[in-house]
Amino acid sequence: MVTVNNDQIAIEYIDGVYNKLQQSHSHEPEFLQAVKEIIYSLKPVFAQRPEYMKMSLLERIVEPERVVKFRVAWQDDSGKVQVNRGFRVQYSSAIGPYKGGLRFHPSVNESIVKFLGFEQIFKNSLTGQPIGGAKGGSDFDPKGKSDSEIMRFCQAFMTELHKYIGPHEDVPAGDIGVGAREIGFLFGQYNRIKAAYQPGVITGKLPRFGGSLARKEATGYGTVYFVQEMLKEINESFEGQTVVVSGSGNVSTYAIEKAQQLGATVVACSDSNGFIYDPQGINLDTVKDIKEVRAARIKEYIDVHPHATYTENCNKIWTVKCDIALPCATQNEIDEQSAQLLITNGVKAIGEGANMPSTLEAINIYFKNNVLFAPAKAANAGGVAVSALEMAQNSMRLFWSFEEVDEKLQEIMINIYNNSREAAKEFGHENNLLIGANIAGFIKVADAMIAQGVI
Ligand SMILES: NC(=O)C1=CN([C@@H]2O[C@H](COP(=O)(O)OP(=O)(O)OC[C@H]3O[C@@H](n4cnc5c(N)ncnc54)[C@H](OP(=O)(O)O)[C@@H]3O)[C@@H](O)[C@H]2O)C=CC1
Ligand SMILES: N=C(CCC(=O)O)C(=O)O
Repeated sequence: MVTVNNDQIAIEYIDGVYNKLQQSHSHEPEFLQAVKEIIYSLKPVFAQRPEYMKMSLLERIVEPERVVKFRVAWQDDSGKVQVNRGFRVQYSSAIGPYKGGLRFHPSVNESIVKFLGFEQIFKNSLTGQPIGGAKGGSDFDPKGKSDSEIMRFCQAFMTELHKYIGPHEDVPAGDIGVGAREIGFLFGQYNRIKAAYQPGVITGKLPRFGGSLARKEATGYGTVYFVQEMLKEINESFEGQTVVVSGSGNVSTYAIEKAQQLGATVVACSDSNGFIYDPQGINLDTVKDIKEVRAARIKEYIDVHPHATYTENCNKIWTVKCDIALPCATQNEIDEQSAQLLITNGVKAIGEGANMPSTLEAINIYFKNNVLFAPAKAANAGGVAVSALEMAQNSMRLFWSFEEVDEKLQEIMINIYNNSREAAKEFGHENNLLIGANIAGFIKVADAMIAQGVI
């Protein structure tokens, strides 16, 4: 008699779920990519815990609890009526209220918000905070819009979204294209509609009206803290390392800041048009002035620092030789070819500040070449972790100092690193932080789903 072992049963179970999803969601490639990366790494869990298969956990968790799609009509400065699409994917509330960012970018569609929301479930679980997974946004493009247009769009967007969110229901925050300005307009409209000041309904607020100190820095700092822990395994640190950070937005800016504080030389960063290379080290004050103050193009950096160079095509940033690469811009920005180039140029570590910045093929190249790899859902969890700390401060009507929040952030990132390493070792994939993070994040949610019945 042929005995089919547990591993075989587990892989057949995962194949069954994924093949069915592929048939019904072939038009959602980013969502399928995120699901594939996670669920196949859970094979050892299903092999060891058949009860999860019996309770159809995978079939349930890949299906969002709710997807809300809505029209957003608003008027631009010329009086023309504009129409955009709005989304909120409320993926899982097994371990807490829905929690996740809002992305305003022309590429936003249901596939994008579902990939982000699915990743968010396990990222939020890894933080140890009581927060479920969600994501939302719109295909609205903030670029080139006046403050008044952005305000009117945010008010129109929140007029619809407010029906589905709340401090105990669903708490949005920022992501690409949604910074403190947009959060302020969204928050103001919500409070106007509710006729009440409800600071816990959204995070990333300015500190002057309930935001947490260190939230702006949290994702970028947290990514560097996580990579720092990883480097300790090879008796290295950021000191003296050459670093490339893609993007020049919120995550990138503060990843650069923390890497520089730890003694690294950050030689390149980018925006969606191209990248700058400064062998003397990026002048972060100039980048902040260009991006945070003037919302201009990174190309203007070379006007201030003529020894630096600017190259059109942001993806070429990965041709720059570095010890540590921190992709902090957007999904799938490092493909197989760029990954191979990084390896050829001697990269030691990759730390994902963005969500899903490496393709599955690129990740395979990292593992084949034994490069230290800090996966996004673990490495960039600092932002949502401090969002949860903002929720805690709001509900207790307390206001912690920057140092208090930063200390909690460092502790959370070290815990995520240790829990991911321990899970990887326990389930037979020692040193594979991708598998470890997925397993550690999943088990907590899975056990909560089992305890709460078939819902
Ligand atoms: N904000 C947060 O709290 C967290 C964000 N993240 C993730 O980090 C990444 C960056 O987010 P964040 O810093 O908040 O966003 P920002 O809008 O502040 O910055 C995004 C940066 O990436 C660039 N960019 C955006 N889209 C593309 C693209 N398609 N190709 C190349 N470059 C692009 C932007 O360039 P340009 O200015 O030209 O548009 C900008 O420099 C995203 O993947 C996000 O999901 C992860 C965890 C937390
Ligand atoms: N955009 C974020 C932050 C989400 C949050 O702070 O709720 C992310 O974790 O991807």
